[in-house]
Amino acid sequence: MKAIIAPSLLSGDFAILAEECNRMLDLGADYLHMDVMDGHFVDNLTLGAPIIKSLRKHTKGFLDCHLMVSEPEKWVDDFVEAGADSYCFHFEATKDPESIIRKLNKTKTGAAISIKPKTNVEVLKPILDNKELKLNHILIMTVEPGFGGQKFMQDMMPKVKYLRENYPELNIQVDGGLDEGNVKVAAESGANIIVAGSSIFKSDDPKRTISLMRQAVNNSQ
Ligand SMILES: O=C(CO)[C@H](O)[C@H](O)COP(=O)(O)O
Repeated sequence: MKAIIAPSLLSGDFAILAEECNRMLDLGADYLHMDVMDGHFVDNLTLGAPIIKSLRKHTKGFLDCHLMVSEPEKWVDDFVEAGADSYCFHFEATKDPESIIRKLNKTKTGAAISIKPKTNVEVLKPILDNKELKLNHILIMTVEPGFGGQKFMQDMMPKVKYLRENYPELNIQVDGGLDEGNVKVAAESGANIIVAGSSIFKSDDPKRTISLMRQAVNNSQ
């Protein structure tokens, strides 16, 4: 699977978000990971559709939005209109994940689903086995969602392995605590989309960090 490195803008400077996005693209990023938090599904508040809509005008990068919001179905239309490339919502946040995917699949916007650390990966099986539902990726959280700078949970790797073994063509994203060291275990478990905030933004050489993450995914295949 193609290596996709996705800096999390949560660690960037929100006052110059567009510049931060374009800086990351210049450094080699494939996706721009935008963390949308509503202060309800998670205990933190970040940004919403109006900011994504403004940002869209200032970057050509792939906007990969991670919706950490309750009842994402309420926001899908606004977010589609905002113009990001893919929206990832949480399985735990909605009673009807399939209808959100169907709605997104009627647009040009990618759909994705995430699960929190305590959620069993097999809950995703009916969705993944339904050939009518198109997914850009599955996101396995490797920290409790809400904040950057937490410790990578290596015990999430069996979920990644399960997905890679059962769905060889699936893009598998991991997010939370990823750095130059632990990216190897994530990649060897089968992850090919690496989200990293602190380790890229705080790196002395972010270009090198992105490149090492890409190498780890490429070397694992
Ligand atoms: O979704 C997130 C938090 O909920 C962030 O994307 C994630 O934590 C990335 O930050 P870091 O690499 O610093 O852990």
